[in-house]
Amino acid sequence: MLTRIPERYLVPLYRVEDVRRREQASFAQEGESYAMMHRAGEALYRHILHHNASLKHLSVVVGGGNNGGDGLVVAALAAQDGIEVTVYDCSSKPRTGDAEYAEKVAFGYDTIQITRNIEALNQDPGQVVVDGLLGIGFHPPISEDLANAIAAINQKRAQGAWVVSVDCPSGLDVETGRGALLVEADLVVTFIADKLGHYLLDGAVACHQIVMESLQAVDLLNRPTAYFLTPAVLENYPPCLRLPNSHKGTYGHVTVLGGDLGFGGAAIMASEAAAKSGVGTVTLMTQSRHLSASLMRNPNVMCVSPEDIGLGDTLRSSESVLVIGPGLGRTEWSERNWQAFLATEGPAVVDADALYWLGVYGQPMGRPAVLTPHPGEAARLLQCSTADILEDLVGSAQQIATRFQSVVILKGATSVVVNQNGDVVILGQPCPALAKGGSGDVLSGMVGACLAYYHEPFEAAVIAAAWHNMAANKASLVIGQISMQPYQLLDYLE
Ligand SMILES: NC(=O)C1=CN([C@@H]2O[C@H](COP(=O)(O)OP(=O)(O)OC[C@H]3O[C@@H](n4cnc5c(N)ncnc54)[C@H](OP(=O)(O)O)[C@@H]3O)[C@@H](O)[C@H]2O)[C@@H](O)CC1
Ligand SMILES: Nc1ncnc2c1ncn2[C@@H]1O[C@H](COP(=O)(O)OP(=O)(O)O)[C@@H](O)[C@H]1O
Ligand SMILES: [K+]
Repeated sequence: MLTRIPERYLVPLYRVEDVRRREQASFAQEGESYAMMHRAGEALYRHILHHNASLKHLSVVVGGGNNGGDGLVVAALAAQDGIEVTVYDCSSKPRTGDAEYAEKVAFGYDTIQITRNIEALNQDPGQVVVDGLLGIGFHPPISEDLANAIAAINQKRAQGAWVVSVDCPSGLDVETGRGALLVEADLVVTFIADKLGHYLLDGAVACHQIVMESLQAVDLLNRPTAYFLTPAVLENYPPCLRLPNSHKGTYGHVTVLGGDLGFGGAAIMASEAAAKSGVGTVTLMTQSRHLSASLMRNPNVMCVSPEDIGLGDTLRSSESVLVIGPGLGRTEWSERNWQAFLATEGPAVVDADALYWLGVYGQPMGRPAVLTPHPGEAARLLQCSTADILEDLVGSAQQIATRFQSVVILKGATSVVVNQNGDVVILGQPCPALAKGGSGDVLSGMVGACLAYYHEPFEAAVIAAAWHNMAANKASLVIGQISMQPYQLLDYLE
């Protein structure tokens, strides 16, 4: 899929319907379903012991479905080993099927304490909590009882307990990644396949570590909905690989066009980002009053105003990359520059206000291109609400890619990168230091640089967005989440 990135760095992610289909096929092949629940409990218990070698007491919080059933299998396995177990039973009606059987086995151990009083979790001597309230059967909105149970688990964690979630953090919608109130999990042991929602929005924040246990499920070999990019891959894919026997022409040319009155910094940061990502030569085209600021800050960046030189003349070859949008604005000047852009050819990165003009003009890109909308910009491009975008990040990004015939980076705490073929890569770890104006401008310059070096827009977009996130996480550890400025991440690109 990604021409150069080996599949071992890509975690396949699936939607719930694929997981259910695989589950059902496995039950049919095995002729029963409880065996799989038992394997789920065994796998969980193994991970709990791995992280907590001297486990003495286990608190198991369970709901009424099969997710709770898995939790009850763990409770029984721990009791068998002589570990003190308290089960907090939050079911609202009698269990059925496999969960009922798991309950019968667990409740057969008279050493297991059973209570329906979730408030008591606070005083529980155990420092390891199993979250088996809700799995993939959760459908929002959450009931008050279960909301209280989730809050109790989170409170226990805030006091130092280690929380493992069964299959997914309770309260998470594993399709969308949304969760108004959800468990924050130190570890998620997920079953049969990795789920999309663990890597998006609230899910990406709530899951500190995820391991997948396939439970010997039938392999249906269907195409994953998306892949998560593991950051380790970046060791082999720098923004550009410096070769000893190279010259500036080896690393291409980027022109950044933007910076209307009041927004000069955006274009300056984008050009600085391109330069610091290793591009051979960078040109900034901006309002003439911003030129001296750029020269003072980055004398290596050539800078001109579009009133002095035509855009086509700054593009050094058909391979020159044009980054349009940072601080471009929505004035007559902006529109004139957008029109000048339309008259050029060659690879492009379309960001910020250029996405506004793209929406107004509405035509497909007609050139190799990467669009970098945040959810608000994506909503404008698709003429829907931001809430609609958040309901389906992957589908929204794909719609934009199809409509405008381009690669799309839909930005967020984790970002979704798609191409016109339906390939989807999710990447990044939440980094609140980036939640500041300027972060997107830095990204657009980096994408321009990677496009100049890697040429293939999907690959360039993935590598640039992943480096942007990883460097920001590194920088924020040193500088701090509050004071780190977006351009400072550029000093952490190697
Ligand atoms: N052998 C097997 O079957 C295997 C199963 N596996 C495991 O099963 C899990 C899926 O189990 P599941 O389908 O039973 O759904 P689950 O996530 O427990 O939720 C349903 C329960 O939650 C309740 N509920 C839902 N929404 C609610 C709300 N808003 N507010 C309040 N309550 C709400 C719902 O109540 P109801 O809607 O029926 O009133 C019902 O009681 C999966 O994640 C994995 O852990 C795997 O180990 C593989 C083997
Ligand atoms: N909490 C966060 N965690 C990780 N990345 C973030 C977070 N908030 C913002 N970002 C990243 O910062 C950038 C913000 O871009 P954008 O919203 O266009 O900002 P601006 O145009 O103001 O610079 C995106 O790359 C996004 O992925
Ligand atoms: K759970």
